[in-house]
Amino acid sequence: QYSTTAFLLGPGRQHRLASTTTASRTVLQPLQAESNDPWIQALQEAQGKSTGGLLGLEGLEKAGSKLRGLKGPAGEADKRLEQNSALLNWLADNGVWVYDKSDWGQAPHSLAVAVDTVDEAENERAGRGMVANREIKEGDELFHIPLDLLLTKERARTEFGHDVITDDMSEYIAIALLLMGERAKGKDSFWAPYINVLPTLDEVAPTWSWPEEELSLLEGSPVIRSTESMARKLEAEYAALQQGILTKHAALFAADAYTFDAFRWAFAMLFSRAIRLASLSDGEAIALVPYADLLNHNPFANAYVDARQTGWLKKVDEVAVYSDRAYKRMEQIYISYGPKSNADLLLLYGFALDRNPFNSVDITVALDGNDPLFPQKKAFLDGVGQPTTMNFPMYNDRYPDEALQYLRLICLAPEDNKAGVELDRLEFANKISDANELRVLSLIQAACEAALEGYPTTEEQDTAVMSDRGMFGALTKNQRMAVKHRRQEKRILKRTIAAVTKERQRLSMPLGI
Ligand SMILES: C[S@@+](CC[C@H](N)C(=O)[O-])C[C@H]1O[C@@H](n2cnc3c(N)ncnc32)[C@H](O)[C@@H]1O
Repeated sequence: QYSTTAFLLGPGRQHRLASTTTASRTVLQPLQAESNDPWIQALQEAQGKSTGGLLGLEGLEKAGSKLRGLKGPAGEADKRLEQNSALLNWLADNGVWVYDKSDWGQAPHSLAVAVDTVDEAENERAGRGMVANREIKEGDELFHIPLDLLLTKERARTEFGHDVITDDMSEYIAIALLLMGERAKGKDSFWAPYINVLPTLDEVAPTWSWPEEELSLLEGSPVIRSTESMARKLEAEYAALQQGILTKHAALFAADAYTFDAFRWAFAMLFSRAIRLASLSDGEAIALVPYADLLNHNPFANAYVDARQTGWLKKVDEVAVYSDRAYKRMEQIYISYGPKSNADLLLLYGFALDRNPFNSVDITVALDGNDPLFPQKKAFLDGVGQPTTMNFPMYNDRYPDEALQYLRLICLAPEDNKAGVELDRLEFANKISDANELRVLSLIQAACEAALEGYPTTEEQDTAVMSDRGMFGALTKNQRMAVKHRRQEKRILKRTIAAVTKERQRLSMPLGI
């Protein structure tokens, strides 16, 4: 099947030829019932009427338990399977190796698209996801995607022209315009099979889309502030578009395709699935990467999505994903969306995790206007380009060094600097004096206590809601996320208070004891 030329063109090119020369619409194989493994049997039941032997996996549960039957009306499950099928056929037609068989220089594709997954550790549904359909070794290439499948600012420019997609337009706005336009084209869009698997705004449910009643469950959390600011920013950006290019180029932008609702949906897609490709040969770019964006997040995963260059005679960029560890068949494959706090996850992706090593709560600290050293401190802060009020994240097991440095300055008293040394000659990276350090610790404690008082419920009350499985299960997903999130924030604040209390005691002890 392969000409020598194809072979000489190198692996990237070869793969593309492979998929176009061998593409047939139904080559994706179902998992074989080679055993009485209940997972495999349930999987086959779940495949239902799926066309082309594509996989429709219902969520992953604890090892050994069966796959759950597809939820919801049967029609809905079939529809999602058909959408998966159409997506995979589209990928195959466009040069992505999604075949469950090997070929010259090409290992069989090792993934299946699950129509609905469950985050096992959190017991929450996570929408579509990717599952290993064979054993995967650490470092295996999971798939690679040609750049011409991506939605980027560059593609928006091809669609709308340089006059509309100007150099100074943000990549997010450009891709949002492209996405809204392609969605409005329906089945005539090149990306239709991709757009059909994208969730709705309510399915993603970033906090900026929550109704007021649900948002009120987050009272006390700093995420309310970022949510409100995001909602305002989206409104302002849309208003600016309306007054600008949507009106100026009304012939290009049909009013019913570029509504505020469509804009909010497009931004929910961008925030929750766009990827910053850092290693493109022309510099970095933001992109929606079909297929790669079906991978769910696990903060403990080390895999990520990026571009790479292939080809021998001519270098070609493509997006590739490798496994970060070995996976057993039927395990869900995760990537990391980055070291994100629950507040960020809620704001951008619509979920919060109980087990999140990157979780943090921002506390606010400010220079006191009545501080006798206010003028010097303010001048110093101005000089280093820092404001007189700052937010710092408190983590489960640490607070950042920057917070300590800032607070050592804020808490500096005249007696800490009897020699009257210029502030810019003081070394804030190190303890200035025990007394200063004690004031710093007290300030952190006070800020955490004030933050805790801002929540209308206690951690114990939140735990009681979560432990009552009936009550917790009866809440909406957003409500459950809100309770989970505020409880974790309170836990961090309490742990921080405990840690600074211990440190204060240590510092107050006379030497030698
Ligand atoms: C890049 S997409 C991943 C594919 C997505 N599940 C889908 O159905 O298209 C990101 C979205 O997936 C969901 N998601 C990803 N990881 C999750 C997790 N660990 N728990 C809950 N939801 C998750 C969230 O809705 C998030 O906004």
